[in-house]
Amino acid sequence: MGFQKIVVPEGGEKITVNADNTLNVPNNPIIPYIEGDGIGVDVTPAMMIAIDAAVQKAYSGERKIEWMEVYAGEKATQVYDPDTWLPEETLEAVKDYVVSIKGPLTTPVGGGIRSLNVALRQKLDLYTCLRPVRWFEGVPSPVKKPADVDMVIFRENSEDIYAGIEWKAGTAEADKVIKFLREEMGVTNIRFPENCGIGVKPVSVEGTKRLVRQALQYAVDNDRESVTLVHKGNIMKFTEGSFKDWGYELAKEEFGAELLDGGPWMQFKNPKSGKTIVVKDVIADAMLQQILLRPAEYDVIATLNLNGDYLSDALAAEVGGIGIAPGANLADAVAMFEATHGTAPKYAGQDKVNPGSLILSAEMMLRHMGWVEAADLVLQGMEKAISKGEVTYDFHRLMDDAKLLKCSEFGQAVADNM
Ligand SMILES: NC(=O)C1=CN([C@@H]2O[C@H](COP(=O)(O)OP(=O)(O)OC[C@H]3O[C@@H](n4cnc5c(N)ncnc54)[C@H](OP(=O)(O)O)[C@@H]3O)[C@@H](O)[C@H]2O)C=CC1
Ligand SMILES: O=C(O)CCC(=O)C(=O)O
Ligand SMILES: [Mg+2]
Repeated sequence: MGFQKIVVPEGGEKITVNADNTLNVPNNPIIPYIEGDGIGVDVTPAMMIAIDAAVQKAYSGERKIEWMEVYAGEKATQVYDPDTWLPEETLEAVKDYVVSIKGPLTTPVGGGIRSLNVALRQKLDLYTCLRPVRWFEGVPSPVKKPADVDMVIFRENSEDIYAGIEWKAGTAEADKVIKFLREEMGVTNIRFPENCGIGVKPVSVEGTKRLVRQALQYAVDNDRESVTLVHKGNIMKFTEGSFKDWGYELAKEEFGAELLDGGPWMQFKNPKSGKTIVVKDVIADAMLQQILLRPAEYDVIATLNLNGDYLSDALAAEVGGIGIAPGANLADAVAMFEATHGTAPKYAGQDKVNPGSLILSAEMMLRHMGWVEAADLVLQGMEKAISKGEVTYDFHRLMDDAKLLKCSEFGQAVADNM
């Protein structure tokens, strides 16, 4: 494939996909990466230090990642032209090379471009946002028993109010939608119809079931105890409420789940381990309390886009903050790994922030590629560096007697502690 600006590394090879969506990973895979805006310039190189060291150590030079820079966000406007935020060839490369990783991208509030992060997920139909949240020994936490926090969030990534279907107050479009709702749909409860922004929240049976299927399958494959459907279905009955109903329906249809004590909770036997998996649901606001007071009772979580966004940062705070919260955006074949945090503009370019989030996202990427030995080394390096008190500012400010490291130094400390 000929690219305009992307330089394909010589000597690397493409990851390919089999009919059953398993991967063929060569020893020298080309991995596209988006550096990211803001602190992207800090965390992305630090991530590469740690990951290259883990791969080198695990496979003694037999395997190596060939990093290929692709562009999005502010850097794309410099490399291409001032109006190009998400070049078509970036989307092509991410699709074609199957597995990629990205730093954070800026989204202006209120106006300007819509989220490039959300656009990438939608354009590539990366419908699952997978965010595991667990505690590492030694990490400072505001809760008494952070080791009880061990949850895996499956956040629906393609629907909900994140679809971006909304119109600004006072525009002809907003007025047209409001007129339609009032005159043709019998809507009487738009409180101030004259000057009102309006948004649409699409939630479908297909979108829900493909997400819940992934969550239940993950629970089976990883021998987890429960899957909790998190929703605000008491208020938004036909979107969030239906998400819950369709989730239970899928558990019954595809996993053989049956009502537990008369329902609505369900349960089924894990066909791999024989253990029981409980499928339950919790209303979203109550869930934000539950994760603080009774975290041990929750395991795999399946939820809608906005709930998942809120839950990700709240849960991350319990185990050290978004500085070490990793994630992945997954389609059936294409996977794009990505930190939970944003561009933290006040720290951009200072070599200060915690690269742990992107390093752990890359750890998930290595595991996804089947390079488990290297992934295990990354975890080991991270755990040891933190337990020795070698940490960046975010942990340092909460720890006694820790050694303050720069972002790049933490990447190196992970490498040195493998
Ligand atoms: N997926 C993505 O690319 C995402 C992009 N964004 C975008 O990022 C921009 C900034 O968003 P904002 O709401 O400020 O959220 P950010 O996640 O960028 O930052 C919020 C705070 O979190 C802490 N933090 C974030 N990253 C790190 C890190 N690596 N190490 C240590 N601490 C960290 C800092 O806390 P403290 O001040 O306490 O030190 C920071 O001020 C916006 O444009 C937003 O749209 C937001 C989320 C995800
Ligand atoms: O796209 C953005 O700017 C924010 C996205 C976000 O907060 C997230 O994915 O967690
Ligand atoms: Mg978020």
